[in-house]
Amino acid sequence: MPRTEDKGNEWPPRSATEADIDSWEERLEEEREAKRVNDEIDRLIELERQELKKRKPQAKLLLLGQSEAGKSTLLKNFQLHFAPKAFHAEAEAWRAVIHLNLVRAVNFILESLHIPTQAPSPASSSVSYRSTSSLSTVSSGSRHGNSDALRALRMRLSPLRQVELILHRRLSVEGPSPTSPREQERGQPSAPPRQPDLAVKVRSGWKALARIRRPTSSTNQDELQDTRQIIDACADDIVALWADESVQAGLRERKIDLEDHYIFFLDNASRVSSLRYIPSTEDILRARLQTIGVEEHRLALETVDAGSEWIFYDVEGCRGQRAAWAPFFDDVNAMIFLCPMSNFDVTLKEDPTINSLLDSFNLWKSICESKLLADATFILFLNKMDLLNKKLKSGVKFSDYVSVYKDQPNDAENIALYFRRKLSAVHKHASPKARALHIHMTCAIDTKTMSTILKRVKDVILITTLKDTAMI
Ligand SMILES: Nc1nc2c(ncn2[C@@H]2O[C@H](COP(=O)(O)OP(=O)(O)OP(=O)(O)O)[C@@H](O)[C@H]2O)c(=O)[nH]1
Ligand SMILES: [Mg+2]
Repeated sequence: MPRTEDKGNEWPPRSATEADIDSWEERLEEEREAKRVNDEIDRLIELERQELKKRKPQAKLLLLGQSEAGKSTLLKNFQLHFAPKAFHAEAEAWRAVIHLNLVRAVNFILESLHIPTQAPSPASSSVSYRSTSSLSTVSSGSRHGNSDALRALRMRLSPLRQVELILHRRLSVEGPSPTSPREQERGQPSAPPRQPDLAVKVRSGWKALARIRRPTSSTNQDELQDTRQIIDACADDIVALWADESVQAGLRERKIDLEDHYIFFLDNASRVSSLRYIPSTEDILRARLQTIGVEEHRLALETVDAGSEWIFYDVEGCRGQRAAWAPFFDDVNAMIFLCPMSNFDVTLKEDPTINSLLDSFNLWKSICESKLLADATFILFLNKMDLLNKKLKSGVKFSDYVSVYKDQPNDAENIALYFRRKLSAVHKHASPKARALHIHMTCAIDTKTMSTILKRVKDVILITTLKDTAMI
């Protein structure tokens, strides 16, 4: 080893032995090796960082709002617009849900109107028909005219009770079980019907359960095929029941307002009941399936930014379930809130003492105030614009239910503007300045308007996610 002399410092020192020099060299070599390993680790970390940057970010989105606000319908829209192949691939699974929506509505009508299955004896008929209108059979108009025809109709539609039970079981439906067929067969007037909670409730994973796999080998799959054949055989009678004047009058007499989606499937009963039926996009968007708990849905984008994944958390909107939402507030990029504007004149199904609109406003306020969502972007959908319009056109006055709206025009655009101002003021008051708010007026079953709106929402989600990724 050559000696170096620098300002009197000599290296290695003259006193160093050969052994010392060897050990120093060994140490130097070890240090060089350690540095080489460290550099390699740094290089790999940097490579990974670059790779992460290149990889499409994953967005986490939370759907919130009261029950029936349209959260799951909005999720279907996201799927339709950004993962259409996956959306259409699920059409067959939706058929069972749509059939359950239809038969549930039919069975409810038959049950509510107390159409006996057997001709009443003179004595029992006098008791039945002399009762008050809420307990009389169908409507007063049917007493003399077509009650025999309705009775025959009911007899022919009775297999739909069994179909409802099978579809319930098939989809692992939770919630109130349908009235037993034996009770139905007795055909006796029971207590006056409550405005029902007809919502179809299923557990997650139902889509796999609802598919018919061919060739059909198990009893379950044959069973599902049987239900389709029964519904097909009942098609004309379902159409006749729904078209019957006395049935319509009976529903009006009992103040039974079937929900929009049930009316839609009854109006389309002939098409929906056909053995060749494949659900259309609108059918799928209209199908009502109540969410249970909090469901996670992963959307692999196909049309834009292919390869990215959006994870949606779709919650059950009932009041009793809202405490379960909080753990999902943390760590989401955007919170999407749906406020159904048409619900101003109704109360909550789960608590008839609470006005639905007030509940939505209060829910929005508490979400805006949530510290757990401090970093999330807020996207607000003022939904059910079409139903708001329809209601106002039927003569219902918004100001009768919202007194501060007095003396203002009873039209949907103006009322939507009121919602917009009111909800953004709540947000502004409750929310830190940094939290962004994007507002859209929507009709979640209108694919054309949703397409335009979702294009804008997609940009918001991408920007939000990229910003959050950059912060990491
Ligand atoms: N006419 C009309 N119907 C809508 C609209 N949005 C949703 N719906 C219907 O309203 C019903 C309820 O919608 P969902 O999406 O199931 O409601 P949700 O908020 O997920 O309700 P939960 O799961 O109970 O919390 C469905 O039958 C939808 O088709 C809308 O803008 N207009
Ligand atoms: Mg839902």
